[in-house]
Amino acid sequence: MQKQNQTTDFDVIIVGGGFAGLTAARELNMLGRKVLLLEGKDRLGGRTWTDHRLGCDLEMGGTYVHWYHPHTWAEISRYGLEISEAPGAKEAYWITDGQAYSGTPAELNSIVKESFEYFLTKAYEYLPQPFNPLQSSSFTEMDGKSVYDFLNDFSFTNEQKDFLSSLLAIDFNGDPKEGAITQMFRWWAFSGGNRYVFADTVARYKIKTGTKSLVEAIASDVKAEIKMSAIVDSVESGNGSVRVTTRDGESYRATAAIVTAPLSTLDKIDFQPPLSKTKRAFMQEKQVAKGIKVWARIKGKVEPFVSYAPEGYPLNSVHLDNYVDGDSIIVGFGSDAGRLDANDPKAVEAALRHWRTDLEVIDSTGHDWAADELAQETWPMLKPNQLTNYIEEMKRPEQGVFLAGTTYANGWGGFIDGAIENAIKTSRKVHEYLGDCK
Ligand SMILES: Cc1cc2nc3c(=O)[nH]c(=O)nc-3n(C[C@H](O)[C@H](O)[C@H](O)COP(=O)(O)OP(=O)(O)OC[C@H]3O[C@@H](n4cnc5c(N)ncnc54)[C@H](O)[C@@H]3O)c2cc1C
Repeated sequence: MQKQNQTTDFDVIIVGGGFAGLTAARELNMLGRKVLLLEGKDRLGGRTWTDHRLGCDLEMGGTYVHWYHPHTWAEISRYGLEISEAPGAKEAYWITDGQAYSGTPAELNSIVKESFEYFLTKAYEYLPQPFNPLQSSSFTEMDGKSVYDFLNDFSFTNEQKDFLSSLLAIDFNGDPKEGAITQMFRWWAFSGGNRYVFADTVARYKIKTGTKSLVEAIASDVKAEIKMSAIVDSVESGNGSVRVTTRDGESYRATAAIVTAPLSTLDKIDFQPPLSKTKRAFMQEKQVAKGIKVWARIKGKVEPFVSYAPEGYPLNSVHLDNYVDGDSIIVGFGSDAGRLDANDPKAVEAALRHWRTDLEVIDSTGHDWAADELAQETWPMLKPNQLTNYIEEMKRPEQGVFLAGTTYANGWGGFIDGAIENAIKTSRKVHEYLGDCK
């Protein structure tokens, strides 16, 4: 039997309390709307999660920020947060033709320096306005190509091929063969077409007090009612209202709803009437990123290092993040969560042995986002044609039901920035919609 909740008079119900949901709640509050936010977990932040493990605060999910991420940076400025960075690498390890090599970062750089720039150099031609991707017809033509359709037109040395394979496996956090080359074009264009800026935007600067401090800052400006551990099972719309029902049988009614649940989880919510055929096709196809982020505490202080391995290895990159009480904290990324259990220190040590045998793993940890019922993916990376075929349609509301989240951003889709960008835009649209309904 379904319980009927007494408080049904909300303007908007927001499903999900990650960056998109919280930002939308704040914006709509500021516009004078009455908001209810339903979050399925017992914490806010979604795919960002600062947790105390291995003796220090670690980011289980989204971490790196940069002033080239305009929406995130605006929030960092607004709330006066500080930035920190990992120590610069002094050693580099890489794998070519199955063989491990080591040297300085400059040596690795001299081997691979042109490869990345070479194949991304034309990104600007396809994306003259990076935050307006569909404006260019050459971009939409290129959107049909997978990363490897495109890369196969170039000739690279084996070292360059293996290095590119590592970078692509890291960036897609999944199998790059499934990914659209336009995803790389976007990142490249957003980074001003500069390899060093590109690297910094995705892996250098962190919020000193953790992403949780930005989550808390935005949440403190949300005057809405927030219900935690409220997993939404169904969203029914019609006759000018939306009814949202949680797994524990509570129902809430509002004029509109914004669903910010990740793309890969949307098919678990019963939308009535069903969302459009095109939306459902995207929900079924899902996206590429199903990888793993691993943290390990290493005995003793090791020199700051970076390491790269091509697709097929359990970890495609590892670097030193920090020191704690005389030990080293390292972080790594692998493109397939099924290949490595982040919480098994022996397995993590074995994965590191592909590069080096001198690292003793005291403990390791991570969160399997791909197996997490309320995420089922890490940072979304699109497949060929998905941006062109689906993103605009996903933004089109149906009977007061709006979808929002990082996947649908015009700019840094897949990043915290994309979640904030898309939430700001969606909340304005909802505000206009509510105005029309009155
Ligand atoms: C391992 C990893 C590393 C990353 N690294 C970076 C990085 O360095 N920099 C960067 O900018 N970004 C990074 N990202 C991406 C970034 O974290 C996400 O893009 C961003 O947090 C997504 O925000 P969102 O609000 O769109 O979605 P989410 O954060 O996923 O929020 C959706 C919310 O909805 C809730 N939810 C889902 N289903 C339901 C339901 N049925 N009922 C109720 N609630 C529900 C979820 O619990 C969640 O809180 C990373 C992500 C991961 C996983």
